Amino acid sequence: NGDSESGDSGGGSDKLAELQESGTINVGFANEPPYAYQDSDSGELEGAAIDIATAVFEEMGIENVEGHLTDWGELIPGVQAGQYDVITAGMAILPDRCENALFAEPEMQYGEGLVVAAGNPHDIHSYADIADNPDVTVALMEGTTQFDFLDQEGVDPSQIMSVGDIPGQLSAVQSGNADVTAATEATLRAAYESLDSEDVEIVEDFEQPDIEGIPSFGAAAFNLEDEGLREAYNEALATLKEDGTIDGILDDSEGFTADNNRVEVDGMTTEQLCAGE
Ligand SMILES: CC1=N[C@H](C(=O)O)[C@@H](O)CN1
Repeated sequence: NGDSESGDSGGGSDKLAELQESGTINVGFANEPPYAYQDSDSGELEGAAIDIATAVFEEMGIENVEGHLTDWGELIPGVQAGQYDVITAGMAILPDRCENALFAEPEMQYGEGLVVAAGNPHDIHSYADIADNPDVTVALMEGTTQFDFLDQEGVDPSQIMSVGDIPGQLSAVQSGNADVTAATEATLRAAYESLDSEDVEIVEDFEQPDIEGIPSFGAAAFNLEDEGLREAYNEALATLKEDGTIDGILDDSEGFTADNNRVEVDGMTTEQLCAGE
């Protein structure tokens, strides 16, 4: 609808002024290393999406980042309801999400992965292998891109078990309630390492599916009314892309490699991604 596009830039600017005045930005995230999480020992907000947002807001004159932990599936409803100002979770820009949140420009790109029981008893190496075996159950985190990806690959909805968070995905496989779990590769590597269990393994020869939405492009996402705030964020983000700050953050972040997480490589824009191009 045209209203939020054209009519609210004034409101967005007021919001920016308010935030600069208060010096605090409230960010919504789901616990998902290495994108955004709260360190269990220090209580600090960590992760590439948090670090990028922190640098961008600092560039905008907002120094204090306050985290609001929520389930992944509640992130967009939460920003719509005004529970926080922005989602900083490395959320993929998708056409249907663009109708419910205002995405800034891409900050990172990422691909997919799978975790199975040790020894890979069902011989699963791709999404297609899940579709080909109706006895296989796959655990997914509520609200994630993986529902759409598996659907595109022909996985039957009856094979899918929905869980609320990443630890739930791995424990579903560990306990045998699910045969496999799908998430971003970086997510699964981090979760696998922290689980430190011999019951499960990463599918090392997983092939990235050649379907719409892969690779994913992750970005900060604002309330639909905060157009001015998003524009200010994009401007500051562009400055930090140009001066190498964003590259430096991704280089320093565990789980992101120079090869596969450079948005400049593809030059995709949010406008294109929201239009499904
Ligand atoms: C960083 C991340 N991206 C995907 C998504 O955007 O739905 C999901 O895999 C959840 N986590």
